[in-house]
Amino acid sequence: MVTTKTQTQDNPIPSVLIVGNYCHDVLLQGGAVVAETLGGAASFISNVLTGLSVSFHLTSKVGLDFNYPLNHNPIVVQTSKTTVFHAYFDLASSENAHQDRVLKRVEACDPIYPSDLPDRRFDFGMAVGVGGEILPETLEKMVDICDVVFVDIQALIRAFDKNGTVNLVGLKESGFYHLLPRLKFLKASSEEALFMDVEEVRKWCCVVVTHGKDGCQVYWKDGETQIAPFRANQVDPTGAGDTFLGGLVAGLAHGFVVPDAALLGNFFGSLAVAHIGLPKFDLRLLQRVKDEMQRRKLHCSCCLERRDDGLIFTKTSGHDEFHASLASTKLVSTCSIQECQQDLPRSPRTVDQVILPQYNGQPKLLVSSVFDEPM
Ligand SMILES: Nc1ncnc2c1ncn2[C@@H]1O[C@H](COP(=O)(O)OP(=O)(O)O)[C@@H](O)[C@H]1O
Ligand SMILES: O=P([O-])([O-])O[C@@H]1[C@@H](O)[C@H](O)[C@@H](O)[C@H](O)[C@@H]1O
Repeated sequence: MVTTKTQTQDNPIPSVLIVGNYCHDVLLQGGAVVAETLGGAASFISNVLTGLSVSFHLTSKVGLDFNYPLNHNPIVVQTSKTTVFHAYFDLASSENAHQDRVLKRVEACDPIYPSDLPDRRFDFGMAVGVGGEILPETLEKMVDICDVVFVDIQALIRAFDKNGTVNLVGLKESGFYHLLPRLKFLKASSEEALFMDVEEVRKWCCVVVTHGKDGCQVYWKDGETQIAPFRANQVDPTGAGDTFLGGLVAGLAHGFVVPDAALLGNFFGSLAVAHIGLPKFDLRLLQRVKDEMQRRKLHCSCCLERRDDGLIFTKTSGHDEFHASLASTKLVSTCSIQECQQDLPRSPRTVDQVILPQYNGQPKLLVSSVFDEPM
């Protein structure tokens, strides 16, 4: 268990604060809109935490035009529109083979200010902005009120040109660099990792680099480890990194060592890419995952010596078996595309016959029902 200052016997699951705006995502291909979905890292992450019974507080802003009913109500800003991203799946340049889409922010909701954050402490804080809404002073307040802070680098290094096209700036130039020693985890995709010096950053906080279908790599001060992927039938890469982070944090909240939590991240990332937009997880699948997590916890509870901060970075015995057991839970997943479209927008477009490129550049035809492939 990652034991933190505010954790008690009665409340063994850490309290989690998620900070980042919800958004409306519009997926385009060949000049046509192929889907409109709820987006924003906050939505993908809260989807996983809810699925794995980790409760959280969410600070997120939207405008009056926000299109989706949600359990965790965002702050509605009367004078601002909801953040909107257009994702162009056929504009990614051939020189930039690791880029699977070109993103444009076409509306930007208000930033999240320190005063928007709750006046209480949390065990875990997640800074997961998508449209530049997290300010350095907001992250500073997060590290003040949260014991362990996780950051998605996309919240820090995105810059938007006059058309709203997302460009990335070096982490050193981002205005957030001075806060790195106060973070515990920084997550980046392989494309984003090019904008930081992993060797330098890992001296301060754990760096997790995701590699699409190839899983992820975890770097800490004095070691690194590769975490194996799960196979998936990719139809839309949107939200894979966010859903990965949700799985990683849910795993740590449940007391897993870092490699097992990252495995859960890979598992949920592989579920996300098999759906367009926000996946609605099959309840039987979730139950089986929870059962496997319980079994893994029992296996690990007797054999671990934790660091002072409760984190263990090296793989423990049974890690590969945990991978195999998670992979086998996918055998029960039979949800259809229709079931997987949660909270459809008021005027949904058809999602049939959409082709969105895979991370490795191999296009995949979207069929009307999706079955994840077991390993
Ligand atoms: N095609 C895929 N097959 C299996 N797992 C995938 C695939 N694409 C992504 N994932 C999972 O999701 C994680 C995040 O995906 P990645 O593409 O690296 O991030 P991002 O969405 O931020 O670009 C990966 O580390 C992996 O675990
Ligand atoms: O695909 P991913 O990198 O994990 O995360 C995505 C963001 O990059 C994007 O800005 C947002 O519109 C999507 O809803 C999603 O949050």
